[in-house]
Amino acid sequence: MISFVMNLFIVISSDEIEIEAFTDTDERRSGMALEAWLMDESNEDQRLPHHPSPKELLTMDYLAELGVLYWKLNPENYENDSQLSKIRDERGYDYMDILDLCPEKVSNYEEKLKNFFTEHIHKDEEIRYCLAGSGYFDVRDKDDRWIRMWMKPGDLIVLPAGIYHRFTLDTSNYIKLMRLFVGEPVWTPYNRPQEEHPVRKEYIKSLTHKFGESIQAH
Ligand SMILES: CSCCC(=O)C(=O)O
Ligand SMILES: [Fe+2]
Ligand code: NI
Repeated sequence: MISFVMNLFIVISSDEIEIEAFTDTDERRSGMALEAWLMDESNEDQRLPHHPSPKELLTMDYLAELGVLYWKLNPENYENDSQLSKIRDERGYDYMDILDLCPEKVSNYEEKLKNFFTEHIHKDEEIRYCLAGSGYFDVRDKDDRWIRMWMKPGDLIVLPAGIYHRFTLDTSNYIKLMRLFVGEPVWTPYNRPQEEHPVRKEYIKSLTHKFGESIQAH
């Protein structure tokens, strides 16, 4: 049964308090949402969660405002999944490969992990679908704070071109990711700072215009 009971949810960050309303049927309560939070500022191991205290999760709307897209799919069924096919068709993701991130299967494993955790942008979307294991994708929000997204099996995210981001394994030390792309893949990272990069400028413009307008129109 669908319930429309409203709850108040308080998101506390370092310099402001935002109060958001959500319903009992909110996706995060049924385990259908991605867990995401504002990272604390500590210099501890990157593979630790870096939850601020108290632990508060961000909404999918918060991520959507940054241009981050999210789907929850069935990872058991990725070879024959009509939902995945539909997303790929609609968004033109004709390229696909699978990255099994373990030292035995990846050349220059340590170096790759180090590069993944170096803040960067791309000229294109970064599309990742977690099939097994888990890990953290961090993106910068509008106030340049790190948002940590915990990817688990079934989580598919699209990071828009031009968003600053990085990736790290968590303490499980293993993730299997599907990588999708439109056409021939280009994985080139452009490390921060990239304020003059046209793709970065375009992204910033989309934040103030496209996403901003849709928020105002809501
Ligand atoms: C392991 S995929 C995530 C790392 C990344 O940002 C990239 O590949 O560009
Ligand atoms: Fe990247
Ligand atoms: Ni609404």
